This record gives sequence, structure tokens and C-alpha cells, in this order.
Amino acid sequence: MEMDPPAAAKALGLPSYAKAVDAYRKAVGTAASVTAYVVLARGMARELLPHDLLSAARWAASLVRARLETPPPERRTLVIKSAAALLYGGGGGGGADSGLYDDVREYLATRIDPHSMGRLCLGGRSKRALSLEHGDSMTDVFEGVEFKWASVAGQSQHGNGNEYDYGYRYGNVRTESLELSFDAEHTDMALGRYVPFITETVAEARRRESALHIFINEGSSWHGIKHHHPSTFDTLAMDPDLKQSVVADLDRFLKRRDYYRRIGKAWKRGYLLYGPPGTGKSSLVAAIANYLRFNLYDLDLSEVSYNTMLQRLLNGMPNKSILVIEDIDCCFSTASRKEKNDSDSDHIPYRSGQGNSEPRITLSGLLNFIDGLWSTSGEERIIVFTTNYKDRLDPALLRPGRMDMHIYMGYCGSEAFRTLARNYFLIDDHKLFPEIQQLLLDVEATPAAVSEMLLRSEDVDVALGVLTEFLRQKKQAMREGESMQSHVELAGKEAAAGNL
Ligand SMILES: Nc1ncnc2c1ncn2[C@@H]1O[C@H](COP(=O)(O)OP(=O)(O)OP(=O)(O)O)[C@@H](O)[C@H]1O
Repeated sequence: MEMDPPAAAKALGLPSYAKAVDAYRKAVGTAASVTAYVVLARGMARELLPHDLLSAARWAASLVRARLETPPPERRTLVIKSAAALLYGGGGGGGADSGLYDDVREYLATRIDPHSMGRLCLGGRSKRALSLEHGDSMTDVFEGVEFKWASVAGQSQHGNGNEYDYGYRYGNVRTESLELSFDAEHTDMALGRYVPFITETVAEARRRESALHIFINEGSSWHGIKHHHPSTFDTLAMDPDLKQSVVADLDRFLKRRDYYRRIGKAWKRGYLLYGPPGTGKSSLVAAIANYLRFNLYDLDLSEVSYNTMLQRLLNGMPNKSILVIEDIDCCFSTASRKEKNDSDSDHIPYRSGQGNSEPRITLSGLLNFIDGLWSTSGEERIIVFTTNYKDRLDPALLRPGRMDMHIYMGYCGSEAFRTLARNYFLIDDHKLFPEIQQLLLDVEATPAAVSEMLLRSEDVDVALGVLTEFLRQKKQAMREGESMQSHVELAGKEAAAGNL
């Protein structure tokens, strides 16, 4: 026997379900009646009302609808033309340039979501980059606002009567443009922030991809060669906390453009690297350059004759660069200050390495150019001084504010050794590690010396064995040296006592 749903629900003891089914049935019935009435009324109106009256009613209804509906926001379109479009499309004086066109295409290549595109185009500067196919469009979001890009291909007539014109055959030229459309209320943002953001992003990406250079001074100009130093903060063997603080300092420096502008100081940072030879000062400079992707300007002061020459060299350094002066103690030392008997410690003559005793570049010249010159021109500059003998430096250089960070590159410690072992053998542990780490506490070995031992063999057991033996011998020699020293001291004391 069949039962209708409410009865079945009641039978099952589900009163609420039964009510809901009843209500649904009533609603369906009502909707059907209303629809029938509307259809009937429309038919009757069509039959009974005159045509003019009907048109007037329709017009009035559309007027009411237009009033009630909010109009679509006003849109703006910015056209960015390619080189060919500018040459032949009459846009030569229009303001946009094909550099911008290339920049935008390059930027959009990094923003394309391949899953949302019907057609995908591979190519462009980087052959593996996706690009917008002509006729396609995509949306980019900047500061929460949607910007729509469309790639538009067109044809332009060109020619001046010659068969060839700028290398193109007379006739139609295929032109290309990118069209950016956005709500009119975002015009200022589009022109003032979004487009500049695109060009800056692309310039930064290109800078990061391009090869680094190291420049050396020749007269008043710089001569550059490619810089391939492999050192990075990952491969650099140094105290992990110190390394972390250097990286954090660099990151902070990069983010502080507005801060430096506000306080009216040159956007520069100075590091003084000191420590024994072979502890990685040059490696740290290379790691900083690789990290920031800044070119290096290695200033040899012995080649600089006068302050004006120095000024020209410093002026010739572009933004985002690192000025390195190695072994600064050899250029400006407390010794030279005493020789000069100059009471003003900022006016210390630099003496050339070739024995020329004429005062030439002064410390005041160097520091003043760096402080003054760069505060009015240029941004994002790093200065690095290195020395093996910090105690020989003039106090003017060590004064607070001159160098922002003093970084000691010391002998190889436990963690530094682990970094080197990882660099050379990709290992984090070995049975010889404990002994090596203990020996490194007892003796002074530079990372350069440890690296050299590790390079002796490609077999990790052999290389670590060689290093262990080297450190043992160093310890032995140290002990013998100490006992020899104490013998000498004892003999000296005995001699002194005998003389008394
Ligand atoms: N801290 C380090 N981390 C990794 N490798 C290092 C380190 N220190 C030295 N080395 C190795 O030793 C070589 C020489 O080191 P580097 O020239 O950086 O030392 P330095 O302190 O600048 O020496 P100098 O004062 O003689 O110029 C480097 O090329 C590298 O192979």
C-alpha cells in the first residue's frame, strides 16, 4: 500500500517534516497561479491596449529601471605602444615609449596565471616566459585594485615613397599595444604608483639577473670586469649570530629609503671588517655583493693622487654599489699621523705605497666626500674598509657614526668549521668532528688554512684526517713554543737573580 509523504511522515512520527512538505506544496501552487496570471495579463494587454500605449508603458518601465540601477563605473584606458606602433602608428609624440612596452610585457610574464588563460604564449626575453597573446587579456591586482591588461594587435600604413623605410617594406606594419583599463577613480594610482611600480620591479629583476662586476680605479675613472666570486652567506664560515646580524643589518638598510630621506642623511652604510689574514674579510665583501646584487668598486688609494681625483671617482659610482678600500691601515695609520704631527686627527695625509712622501689624499678628504657628497647625490651605497690591524687605525675612522658596524672576522670556530665541511663535502657530521672541534678551541687556525686542508683530498675521511693531523701538530708546536717561552723567561729571571 502506498502512502503520501505527509501521511508517511506522520506515520513515522516526524511532524516537522510533514509541515515543511505541506508548506512547499502550497508555495508551488501559489507560484504556478501567479505565473499563469502574469502570462494571461500580458496576453490581454497585448490584445487590448493600443500599440502606442504599449510602447509608452515600455519606455516608462525602462526609465524606472535605469533610475533604480547603479550605472557601471566610468573606465579609463591607457595605451602603451610597441616600437613599431610608435614609429608608424602616429604615437611618436604620445609620451609612451617602447621601453615601457617591453617592461610591461616582462612584468606581465611574471603575473600570468596559466590556469586562467585560454591561450598561452611562450617566448619573450626569457624564452621560457609566458606572455600575453594578442587579443588576450588578464587581470592584475595592485594594492587591492583590479587592473585589466589587453594585448592588441593592429596594422598601420607607413611609407614615404621609398620602397624601404626604416628597414621595413613599404605597406602595412603590424603594430602591437598593451591596453590597461581601470576604473576612472583609480587614474592617479595607475599613473602615479602602478606603472612606476612595474618599471621598478622589472629594473630590479633585470639587475638581479645581470652579471656582477668589480671595478678598479684607473686614473679618475673605473675599469670593470665580471665578478664571479662564489662566496655567499651560506658558504661563509663565521659565527652564526654575527652572520645573522650582518644579514639583518643589510636587510634593514635596504628597506630604509624613506627613513634616510626623512632624517636628511645619505642613504649609505659603512662596515669595517677586521681580523687576521685569511679569516674571510674579502669573502664577506663578496658575499655582501652577491646578496645585494651590488657591483663592487675596489678603490686602490695608491693610484689616487689628489682629492679632486678621489671626488671624481666617488662621483662616478652609481647607486646600488659597494665601495671597498682594503687594508685601510696601510693608507691612514696612527703612525703617519704622528709623523705629520697634525693635531687635527681628521687631516691625516695618505702616503702612496711607492714611497712618495708628498701628502696627497687626506683621511678628512675621504670621509668628507663619503659623508657629504653622497648625501646630496646617489642612494643605496655601501662602504667597506678592511684591515688586519684595527689597533693601527686612526681614531677618526673608529669614531661612532663613521663606520656603522665593526665586524670581527676571527679564527675558525666550531660552527665555522661545520660550514666549511658542508661546503666541501656536504656533510653535517663525521666521527672526527668532535676531535677537530676540540682542537679548534685549543689552537688558532684561520678558515683559509682549514679550507686548504679540506681541499687536500676529495675523500672526506682522508681530508678530515689531514685536517686533524694539521691541528694536532699546531697544538704540539704551540705547546713547545709555550714551554720554550717559559724556559726563556726562567733563564732570564735566573740571569737577573745571578746579576743581583
Ligand atoms: N670565513 C671564511 N669562510 C669561507 N671561506 C673562507 C673564509 N675565510 C677564508 N676562506 C677561504 O680562504 C680564502 C682566503 O680568504 P679571504 O681572502 O676572504 O681572507 P681575508 O681575511 O680577506 O684575507 P686577507 O686579509 O689576507 O685579505 C678564501 O678564498 C676562502 O676560500
